[in-house]
Amino acid sequence: MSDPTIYEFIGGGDTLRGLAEAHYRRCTTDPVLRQVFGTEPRPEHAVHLADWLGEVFGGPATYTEKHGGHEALLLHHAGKHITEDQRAAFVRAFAEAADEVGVPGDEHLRARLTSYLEWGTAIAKDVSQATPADISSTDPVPKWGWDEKDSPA
Ligand code: HEM
Repeated sequence: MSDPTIYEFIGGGDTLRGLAEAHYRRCTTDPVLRQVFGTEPRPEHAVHLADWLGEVFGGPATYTEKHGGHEALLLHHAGKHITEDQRAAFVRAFAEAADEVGVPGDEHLRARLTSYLEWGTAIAKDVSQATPADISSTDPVPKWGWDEKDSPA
């Protein structure tokens, strides 16, 4: 049998949904994150975040099929002017959420989650300085595997 994907190892879509909900709760309550997320939760946020993460980590291509793929994700961040403090708080909130919902503590798994979060949030911060009109992408949703070589450049 081949090795499980990160998606399978973490516990599949149910775990990712719980993780996204625990993370998003912090986004609308943490004093730094709510500056950018506001305090009125939008329940679909966690659903879409879980679909994105599932696709990135080797699960079904739901974000591409239902939510507009890579370009749509970039556009969600356009014009948000994310600061370094907010970016770092987002990464921290993700690690806290992972502990809260019981994501396995396996070191390799946690290192791969952190490296994805650092990489992805740097891109989100970068595109957030641009306006929607400046953003276009035909790139597929990135894939994040177990090894450094399984990460986009
Ligand atoms: C790995 C990095 C990230 C991923 C995968 C991600 C994912 C997403 C997704 C899937 C959405 C769309 C939600 C929807 O359709 O309802 C979204 C929207 C948004 N993201 Fe991100 N995001 C990332 C980084 C960040 C960072 C660092 C910030 C700010 C600190 C941020 C702030 C926002 C805001 C303000 C929205 C729009 C409001 C909302 O949907 O509630 N994101 N993000």
